[in-house]
Amino acid sequence: ISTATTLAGSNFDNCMMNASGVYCMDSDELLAVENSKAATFVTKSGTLQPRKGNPEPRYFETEFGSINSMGLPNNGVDYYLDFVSQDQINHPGKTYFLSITGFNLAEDLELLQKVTDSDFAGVVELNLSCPNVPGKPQTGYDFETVDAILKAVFDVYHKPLGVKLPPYFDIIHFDQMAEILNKYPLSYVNSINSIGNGLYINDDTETVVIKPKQGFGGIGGEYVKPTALANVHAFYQRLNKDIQIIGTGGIQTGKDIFEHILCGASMVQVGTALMVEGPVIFERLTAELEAIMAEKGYDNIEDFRGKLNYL
Ligand SMILES: CC(C)(C)CCc1c(C(=O)O)[nH]c(=O)[nH]c1=O
Repeated sequence: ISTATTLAGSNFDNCMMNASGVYCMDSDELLAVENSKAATFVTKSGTLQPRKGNPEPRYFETEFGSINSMGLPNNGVDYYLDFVSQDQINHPGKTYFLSITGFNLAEDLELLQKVTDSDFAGVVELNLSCPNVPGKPQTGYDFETVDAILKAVFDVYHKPLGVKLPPYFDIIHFDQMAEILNKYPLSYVNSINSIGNGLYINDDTETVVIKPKQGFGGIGGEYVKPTALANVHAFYQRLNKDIQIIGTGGIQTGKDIFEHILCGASMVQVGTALMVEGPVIFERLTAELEAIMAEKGYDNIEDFRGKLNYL
């Protein structure tokens, strides 16, 4: 039995990695994922300059998941480019993911120029949940801007690149986004980012649990799995087959990974559960997924990927 996968033209020993933002802020965290059973890692979204992010508390674990309004704290894209370029030397032939986000199109292009000028040989993940001009929704919900960004990006960048998408909740939005995405030579789309602007309350103190944005923050964990599976499958149904899918959202067990793959995912990313359990989680997830595959008689993930049945 193998949980190996191929994504963005690279082969991976298995189909699991961290989600950007979790266990990927600095070299210690990235090495912890590297030395775990995860197939690879993605960095925290790097910006042109390092950022401190929002005041704490900015992350809170709830019974069924998490809420966060981190505010994009990161060491800056140069830090991650330096780290991965060195890591590539220590692990020849291994493919890593570098997440980036600009605050406008010019910044996105400047970030990509830095990647082009570096020794980075992996896959770029462009975070489209990034903020947009004030007064407009996040980029992923501004379809014309997504189109303009992808056109400009693929005019200048010609190596493997995928986009991290926020969740969509309307079938017409799946249709409209897929129509845009299908125009570009994307390696993959990664669905979903956290469900934006949720609210979690401490009833004893009658208070929110995170400081930024009056307690509003992105929701992750068990809460988001049905939305994550729907976004993975909706894009699997609509995207041309050379745009692969990374499934992110609500993964806690091998069963959750099995469901993401059944919906069409070629790789999965673990966020909240990795935050809770640490990188050792990848050993448990591997064993659980392999047990399910053995029980069902599947040798590899292609035996069941995307093969969700309808009634
Ligand atoms: C939400 C943004 C700060 C605009 C982007 C970074 C980000 C954050 C964050 O750094 O607050 N949290 C998430 O759950 N997803 C994200 O993509």
